[in-house]
Amino acid sequence: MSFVTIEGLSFAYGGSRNRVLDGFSLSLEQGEVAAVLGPSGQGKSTLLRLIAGLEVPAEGSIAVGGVTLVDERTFLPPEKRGVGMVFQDYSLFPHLTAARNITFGLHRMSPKERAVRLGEMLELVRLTGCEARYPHELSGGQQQRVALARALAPGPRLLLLDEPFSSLDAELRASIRSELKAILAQAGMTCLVVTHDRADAEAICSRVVTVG
Ligand SMILES: Nc1ncnc2c1ncn2[C@@H]1O[C@H](COP(=O)(O)OP(=O)(O)OP(=O)(O)O)[C@@H](O)[C@H]1O
Repeated sequence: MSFVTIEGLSFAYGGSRNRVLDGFSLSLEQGEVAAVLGPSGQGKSTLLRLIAGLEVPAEGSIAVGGVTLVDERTFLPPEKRGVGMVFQDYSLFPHLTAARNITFGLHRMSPKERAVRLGEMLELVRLTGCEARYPHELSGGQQQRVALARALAPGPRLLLLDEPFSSLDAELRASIRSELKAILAQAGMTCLVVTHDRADAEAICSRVVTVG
């Protein structure tokens, strides 16, 4: 069995008869980084929201690492899924420093464990020394890496990235693609990356799947 198994996933928004996803299936091996490619409005973000537990599918199932997240009998809430997500706009807390943003979800750790984890994450995303800065004091690429560190800090089993380059200018994109690829490989993360840009998909992912 694959590490991530999505089978027959269907979904329509609030009472609409038009299905955004209709019988979508996908398998991922552990450590695999795959892109979900497709034009605007085809349901890429919706797929991530279903995996994260922010929407409930009409049909189908999702399992990660042998644990069923959702099927006809089960619905694990988002915080119990072990799924990290980085949104298009990064959704950093503007009033918190980089360090506080990164450690935000680590309330179950002791202060000492939290400090160790923060150090590891800063090193992984190469932001050591920037921990006291607020989001507006960081470049777009640095903000993205803070968002990545925040999603990775609790040790998710699966990471979801929604349009990771949409807020970056073209020049930054090229260097950040390879940086992101290296960070994901170093963390050994299984990752699903939503994008509408085939070049982005091919630069960081070993596999491309399409929706729609
Ligand atoms: N909260 C919502 N309520 C109703 N319809 C929605 C909602 N969110 C998205 N949709 C619709 O569902 C469809 C799929 O949207 P989704 O955001 O998943 O597409 P996408 O492929 O990620 O698009 P994009 O590349 O533009 O982000 C679209 O037709 C969209 O208008």
